[in-house]
Amino acid sequence: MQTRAIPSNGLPFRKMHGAGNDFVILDSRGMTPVCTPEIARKIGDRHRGVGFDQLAEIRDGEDADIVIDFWNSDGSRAGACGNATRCIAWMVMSETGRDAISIRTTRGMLAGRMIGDEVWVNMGPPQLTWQEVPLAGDVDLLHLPLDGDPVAVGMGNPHAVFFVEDAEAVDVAGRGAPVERDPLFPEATNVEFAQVRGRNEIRMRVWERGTGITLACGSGACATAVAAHQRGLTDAKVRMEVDGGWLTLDWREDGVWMTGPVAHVFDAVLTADWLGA
Ligand SMILES: N[C@@H](CCC[C@H](N)C(=O)O)C(=O)O
Repeated sequence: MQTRAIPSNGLPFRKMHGAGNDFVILDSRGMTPVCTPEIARKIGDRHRGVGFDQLAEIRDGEDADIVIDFWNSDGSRAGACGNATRCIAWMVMSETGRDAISIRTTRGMLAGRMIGDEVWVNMGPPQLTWQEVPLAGDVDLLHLPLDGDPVAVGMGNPHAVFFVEDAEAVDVAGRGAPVERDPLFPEATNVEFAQVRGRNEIRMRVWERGTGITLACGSGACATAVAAHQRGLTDAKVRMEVDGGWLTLDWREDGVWMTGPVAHVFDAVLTADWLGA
């Protein structure tokens, strides 16, 4: 993708989080995008930069109100980011006074709505074939051939969901990092550890591809709700406690709807000097 140069007066950004999953948002509406893997890594450094779980860059859409591109802090691209999608939907709806918008991501066309203080996003239907996730071969997605018997679900990005007795007791990094890079996942994977508390409640902790442990992962929450329902453990609608708060997931015919809180943390400008422009 063609990118524009960093402006000499710096690069404005917004910091937001959704249930503790934190984002830097670059607004390139009306402009050529600016983000590259190097810029994502530089801003994503929590010691020398700003730090984020994902960077999201907004562009104008031809067939949607906005287009969003997602980046992980290691400079890789993320195919989906549910919590950043909710944050940006809130931002655009607050600007325009509208209570519904359309959003295009590499995941496809998504819809966002305001429900009181919370934002509701349709993350689209889950991907339930090995080619879509993607996996390295034709295996049983409901019982992957890995220790711990995980379920594979695609939400525009790959997820491996492990059901555990006690999510608090899981060594998320110790177990998540090796699964992220397992050869079964040719594009690597996000890894969720889910404890089913009842037909309508799950406790979930996550290891994100390209980022590591985060306080929440929206697409991971969707994938976990789908995996639990497919295994017959929960109803189609569940509340989910993640490390940073609560999300509600509702798997309907037209997709997985996710509701949860968003927070606008601050707006600031990255200096051109620091960015090396
Ligand atoms: N935090 C996100 C998901 C992030 C994407 C992931 N790290 C990937 O590479 O797929 C969310 O809220 O969905």
